[in-house]
Amino acid sequence: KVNEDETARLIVDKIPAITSIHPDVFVFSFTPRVIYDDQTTLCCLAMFEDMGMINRWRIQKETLVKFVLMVKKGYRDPPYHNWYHAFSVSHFCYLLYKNLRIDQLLTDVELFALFVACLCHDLDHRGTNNAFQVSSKSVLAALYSSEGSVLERHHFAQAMCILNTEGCNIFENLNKRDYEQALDLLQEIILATDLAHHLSAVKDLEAMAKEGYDKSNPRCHTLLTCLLMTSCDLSDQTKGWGTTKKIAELIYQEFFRQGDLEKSMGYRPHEMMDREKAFIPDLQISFLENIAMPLYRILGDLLPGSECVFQAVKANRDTWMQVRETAKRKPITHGNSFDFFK
Ligand SMILES: Cc1nc2ccc(C(=O)N[C@]34C[C@H]5C[C@H](C[C@H](C5)C3)C4)cc2n2c(-c3ccccc3Cl)nnc12
Ligand SMILES: [Mg+2]
Ligand SMILES: [Zn+2]
Repeated sequence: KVNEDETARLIVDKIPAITSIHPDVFVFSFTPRVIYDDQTTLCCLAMFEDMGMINRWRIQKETLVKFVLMVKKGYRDPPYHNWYHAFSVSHFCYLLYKNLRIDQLLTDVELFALFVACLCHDLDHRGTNNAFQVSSKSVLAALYSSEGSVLERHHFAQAMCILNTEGCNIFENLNKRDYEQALDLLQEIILATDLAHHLSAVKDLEAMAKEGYDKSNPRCHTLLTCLLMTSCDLSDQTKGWGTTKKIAELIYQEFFRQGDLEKSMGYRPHEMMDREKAFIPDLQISFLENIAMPLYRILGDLLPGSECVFQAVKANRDTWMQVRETAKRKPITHGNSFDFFK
């Protein structure tokens, strides 16, 4: 049950100006993880308000409060894939709106669906990846493995459960056409958070970046919303080194717990999940060079003014290279990959 008096207070109190939560809340270098947990719900309300979504979609205040609280409660507490991840992903979407005016490239429904997808995209994540669902024969694999993107289908199903909960449907005042489009977009955008799906779209994304965005082409809209969603999902990498380092600690805590589980089940884990084999600087340099940097380079090509985001990711890759040289000279004792985080 969601805490009654927190709900009551959020419903009664006026939504504050977002700068009252933090004066730097709309600069790219701002790290949303500095906002206290009990302020994150209020900040979500302020972001919906500041983007004009409450009026545009005639969302009842009480409905919005209940929706955000249900979403927050819908996250478990693994090291990385928890509410704070969803909140920070959603904040980056807000930054894209405030700084890069993506409302001029996307329709209102696409923008609304994108922000709601950011909040919901990892609902009920267990801290294990798609491959583990299949190898462990999880309930989610039984439900979704024939279609692929097992976790992402579950995250979308959870979002639908919340929207179908009494008093939580923030789409209730949309007309029939917008309502159906919002749900279709929500599914498409959440499924796009499967990195394997993103990797299969990179060629098309690069072609679009080369030819230029054509606002009259529905394919461009689909590619851009998926690109923006993945940009939000990886946005911890666009902040300073302190965030990159902290996030790596959390992600590999999650990965190594999965690797330990796989070993106990008699499987040999992927190197990046094996605490005895993983060399985190190498793995992170590879992730940044092969996945993150190409992604933010395309974003920079498509959205003028976002080059600074790519530069921040590149700077973090460069720092990992320095860390790698230092760590290579000092052998990691008792195979503990976290030594160099000290
Ligand atoms: C910092 C950082 N490092 C990360 C290192 C590795 C991977 C990762 O899944 N790699 C791949 C590598 C190939 C091709 C596909 C499918 C599998 C095989 C596994 C992807 C993700 C990483 N990641 C994420 C992230 C984003 C979306 C979903 C889950 C996560 Cl964890 N967010 N931040 C990070
Ligand atoms: Mg995910
Ligand atoms: Zn995510």
